[in-house]
Amino acid sequence: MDDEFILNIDLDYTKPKKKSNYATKSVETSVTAFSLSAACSFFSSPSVASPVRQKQSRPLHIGQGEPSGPPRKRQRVLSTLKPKIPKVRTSAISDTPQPEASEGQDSAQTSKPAGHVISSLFTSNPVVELPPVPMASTKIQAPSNAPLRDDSTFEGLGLNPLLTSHLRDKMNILKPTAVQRASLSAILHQSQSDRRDLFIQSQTGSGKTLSFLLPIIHDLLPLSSLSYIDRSIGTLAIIVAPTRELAQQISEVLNTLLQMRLRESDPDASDGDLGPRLTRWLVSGLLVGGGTRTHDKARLRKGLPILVATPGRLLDHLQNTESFKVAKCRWLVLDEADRLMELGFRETLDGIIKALDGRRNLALAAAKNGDTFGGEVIGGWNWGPRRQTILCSATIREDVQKLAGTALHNPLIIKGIANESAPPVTARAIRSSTDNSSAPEESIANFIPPSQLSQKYLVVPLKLRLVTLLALLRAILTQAQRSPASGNKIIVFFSCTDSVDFHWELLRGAAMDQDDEEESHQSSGEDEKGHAAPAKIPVLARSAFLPNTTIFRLHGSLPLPARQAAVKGFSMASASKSTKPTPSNSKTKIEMSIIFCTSVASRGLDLPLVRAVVQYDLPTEGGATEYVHRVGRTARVGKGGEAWAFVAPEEVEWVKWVEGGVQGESSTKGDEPGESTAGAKASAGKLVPVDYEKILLSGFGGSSKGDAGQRATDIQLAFERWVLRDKSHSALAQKGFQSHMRAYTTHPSDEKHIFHVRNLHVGHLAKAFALRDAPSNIKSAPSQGPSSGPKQAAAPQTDRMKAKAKYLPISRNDATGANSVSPRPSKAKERAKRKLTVAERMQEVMKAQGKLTKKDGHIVSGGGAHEFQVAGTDALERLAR
Ligand SMILES: Nc1ncnc2c1ncn2[C@@H]1O[C@H](COP(=O)(O)OP(=O)(O)OP(=O)(O)O)[C@@H](O)[C@H]1O
Repeated sequence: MDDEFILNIDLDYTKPKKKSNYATKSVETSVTAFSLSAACSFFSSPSVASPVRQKQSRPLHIGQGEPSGPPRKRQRVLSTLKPKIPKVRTSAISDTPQPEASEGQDSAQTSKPAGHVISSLFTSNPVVELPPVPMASTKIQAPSNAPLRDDSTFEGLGLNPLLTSHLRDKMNILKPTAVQRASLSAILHQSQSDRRDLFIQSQTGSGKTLSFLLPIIHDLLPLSSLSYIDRSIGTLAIIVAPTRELAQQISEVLNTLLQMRLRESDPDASDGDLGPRLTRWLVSGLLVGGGTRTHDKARLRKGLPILVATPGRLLDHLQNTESFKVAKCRWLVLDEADRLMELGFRETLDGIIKALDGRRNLALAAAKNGDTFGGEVIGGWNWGPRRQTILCSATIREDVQKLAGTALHNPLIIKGIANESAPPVTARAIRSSTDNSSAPEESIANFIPPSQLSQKYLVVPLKLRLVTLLALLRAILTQAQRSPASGNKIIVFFSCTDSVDFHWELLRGAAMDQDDEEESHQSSGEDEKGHAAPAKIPVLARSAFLPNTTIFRLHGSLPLPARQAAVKGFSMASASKSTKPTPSNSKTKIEMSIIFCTSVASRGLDLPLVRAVVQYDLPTEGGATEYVHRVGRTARVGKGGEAWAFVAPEEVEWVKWVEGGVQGESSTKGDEPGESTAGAKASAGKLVPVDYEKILLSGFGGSSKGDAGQRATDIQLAFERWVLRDKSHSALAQKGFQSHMRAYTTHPSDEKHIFHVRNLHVGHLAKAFALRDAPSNIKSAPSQGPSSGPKQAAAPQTDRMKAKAKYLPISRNDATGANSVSPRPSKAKERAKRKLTVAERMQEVMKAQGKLTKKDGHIVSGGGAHEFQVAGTDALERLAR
C-alpha cells in the first residue's frame, strides 16, 4: 500500500439504503477504508477499456430508450479507476513546474472539520456503457449555412449598388447566403402597394441579420434624394431584440452598413465623374435598458431613422417620450421572436404594435386635415405603403404563431435553403391574422444545427465534472495552438449566474501550489498588461490552469457596462500571438479566450472565431431549440466547429431525446458528393459519445492514464483547498451549488423523467463545486427552501434526503397550508405545468423557495433572485408583476 494514499470515505448519506434494483450483484461498497493495490492503475483496468462492463446486469445504456417512469436508484460501484500515487511528482498542469500536491499532503485532510467529506474522485461512480459510434455521425458534412456557391449575387438580386459595393469592398461579403437570397428576392421585387410581411426561419449562423437589414436600407436609401429628408423625419425602422447584447450586436452591424459611400462612381461617365451625392441622414440608434433615459431622449429628439431596441425600453419611450417620432415608421423587425415570447414580452410587443399604429393614425389624421396634395402623398409624405413587419424565429410554437397572427399581415415564410438547386425564392404564404385556418406547421423546417458542426457528448460522473471540464478546456486549447485558423475561442454554458461566478472565480484564484494567503490572480480587474478593466466589476481573468488564456464571464446579473465589456473583450480577442514566451516553451503561443456564461449568450450572438461550445450544464429551458441555439454559436457561415455536452449518467436519456428534437426532416441539408440524402438525414443532429477518461488523458497529459488520474486528483484537491481557504470562497461555492440545484428544478415537467433532482447524488455534485461539506451541512440562504416555511408535513429521514429535500419541488398542502416535500408532482399538476412558459416556471420555483417577497405592493426578487438570470433582475421583477 502506498503510504501517501488517503482513505476514501463515503459517509452515510451516499450509501443506498437498498440494494440497487438494476444490478444483479451490488458491488456498491460503503467504503470506510480500502487498500490500494499497487497494480490498481487508473484507466488501465480492462473493465474500463472495454465498452462492455460484464459486472453489471443492467448498466446505464445510452440512447437505447431507457424505460421512462419513476427514476431508478443509481448503481454505484467501487471503481477500480484509481490513480496510482507517485511519491514525488512534478505537475505538468501549468506551464510553470509546480511542487507536488497530493492527497496525502493535503493539510485540510488531517484536520478535517466536522461534516467534511474527502472522497476519492474515482470511487462510487456509476458505470456507463457508451454506444457504438455510427460511421456516418463522425463524417463532417458539407456546410449548410455557408454563402452560396452558385451564380447568385447581391447585384443579381437587385440590391442597391451602393450596398453591394460596400459589402464587397468593406465587409468582404461577396455572395449571399440562402436566407439572404430568399429574403432579398421576396422583398426587393414587391410593389409599394403589395408589401407583404415576412416570417424568416433559418439555421444559426446563416446571416439572418443581413437578410432583414439589407432590404430595410435598400428601401430607405432612395428617400435620400428627397430634398426635405433629414433626421427630423423621425424613426422609419425599428428592430426589436430580446437581449441587450443582441441589440448591441445588430446595432454594430447596422452602423457598419451605414458607413457606406453615398456616391457611386458612374461607369458611363468620364474618369473621375461621380453619381449624385446622397445626404447622410440615415443614422442608427440603440435603446436598451441600463442606459439613461435622459440620454435616450436627447438622441430621439435629434431623430434616429433606424432604431435597435430591447422591448421594455422601447415601449417606455413610446409611452412617455413625446419627441419620439414614429408615425412614419415603415419597418418593424421582431428578431428572435420565440425568445421574446419565452422572456414574457408578449404584452410589451402588443403594446409596441398598438403604440405604433396609434401614432401613425393620429399623425395621418392630422396630416389629412391640412392635406393639400390629395391621394397617398399627404403633407409631403407618402402614407400609402403600410408598415412592413419581419418576424425571425427558430420555431413556430403556439405562442409565436399567436404573435404572428397579431403582428403579421398576409405574411410570406422565408426559409434559408442550403440546397443550391432550390429555387431562388423560397417564400410561401402562411396564415394571416385574418385567416383562421391552422398554420401548416410542417411547412416550417425543423430547427437543426449546421451540418458541418461536430456534436459530441461526454457522460461524466458527477464527482468528476469539474476536473473533466478543465481537462476538456485544456485539450481544446492545445488543439487550437496547433490549428489556430479554426478559432481560438470557447464558450462554456452554465445553468445560473452563481455557478458562472463560482467557476470563474475558482479558475481565477486557484493554483496547484498556493500558500493560504496567496491568490493566484488578484481581483484587480486588470489584464496581464496592467490595463484597467473597462468595468468596475471584473469580467476577465487569467488562470494558472489555462496558460495563454483569458477567461471572461457573462450573465444577466452583471451591470450593463460589465456585460458589454465581456462581450466586447471576448469578441475582440483575435488569434494573435502572445508576446510572452512561456517558461516551458520558448515558442510563442496563440492567445486564447474562454467565456463562462448563462443562456444570455445563447441567442443570436455572433462571436467570431469560436471553435467550440461546451454545455457544462444542459439547457433548463427551451429543450432542443435552446440546445441548437447554443451550439450555433460556432460553425457559423460555413465554418467548422465543435459542440460538447456534459451529460450525467442519470441523464443519458437526454441524448436520444435531444436528437429526436433536432432531427426531423433534414431536407435542408446539403449532401456531400456520393452520399445519399438518406445518409445525410440519418446523421443529422447526431451526437457522438466520447469517453471522458480520454479527455482527462488528453487534457492532463502524462505518460499513462494513471498519471492523468493523479493530476485530476491533485487539481481537485487544489480546487477544494481554494474553497476552504477563505469564507468568501466557500460562500461562492455553496451559492453556486445551491443555485445550480434550484436551476435544475426548473426543467419543465416533460423533461423531469431525465432531469429530476431526486436522481442526483447531491454529495457527488457538491464535489463538482469543490465542496467538502456534506450536502446537508451546506447552509441555505435564510429565506430558502421548505425548512424556512411552516413545519414540513413529511420530514425527511436521513441527511441525504434532507439535502435533496431542499431542492425538491414544493407542494402546498391545501388542508393545513403547510409546505410539504412533494415526492412526485401530481399528474394534474404536471399537465398544468406543461403549459407554463419558462418565465412562469422560474417564477414558480422562486416563489416556492421564498425568493420573491412583497414590497410596496409589488412582488420583488430577494437577494438571490438573479440566479437563473437570462435577462437581469429587472426582467424577473417585471415578470413577477
Ligand atoms: N453572405 C455572407 N457571406 C459571408 N459572411 C456573412 C454573410 N452574411 C452574413 N455573414 C456573416 O455571418 C455571421 C453570422 O451572421 P448572423 O449573425 O446574421 O447569423 P444568424 O443567422 O443571425 O445567426 P443566429 O441564428 O445565431 O442569430 C456574421 O459575422 C456575418 O457578418
